[in-house]
Amino acid sequence: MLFAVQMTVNIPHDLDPEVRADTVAREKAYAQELQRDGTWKHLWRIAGTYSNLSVFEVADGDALNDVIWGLPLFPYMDIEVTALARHPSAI
Ligand SMILES: O=C(O)C[C@H]1C=CC(=O)O1
Repeated sequence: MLFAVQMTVNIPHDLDPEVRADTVAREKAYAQELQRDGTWKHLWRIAGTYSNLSVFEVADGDALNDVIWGLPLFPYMDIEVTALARHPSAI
């Protein structure tokens, strides 16, 4: 199944800078691992924001939930999930 996911990051300004840097680095490694294995098919920055628009290919909603809960930045994110179906006019 394909899911479009919008993630908006809101890291508290008073978060320890070392914790922030470590969390962002772990997020990058996690995102790149999932892109390499084909799970995270698109990762786009929404211009001018600290948000991204992503497309994931996973078996089902439970698998997507596991991926999302595994995001190191998950505690600092607002997340919107949209299930995708094939458009009949798509070629
Ligand atoms: O920067 C973001 O949009 C948040 C997150 C998603 C991938 C990544 O490396 O960080």
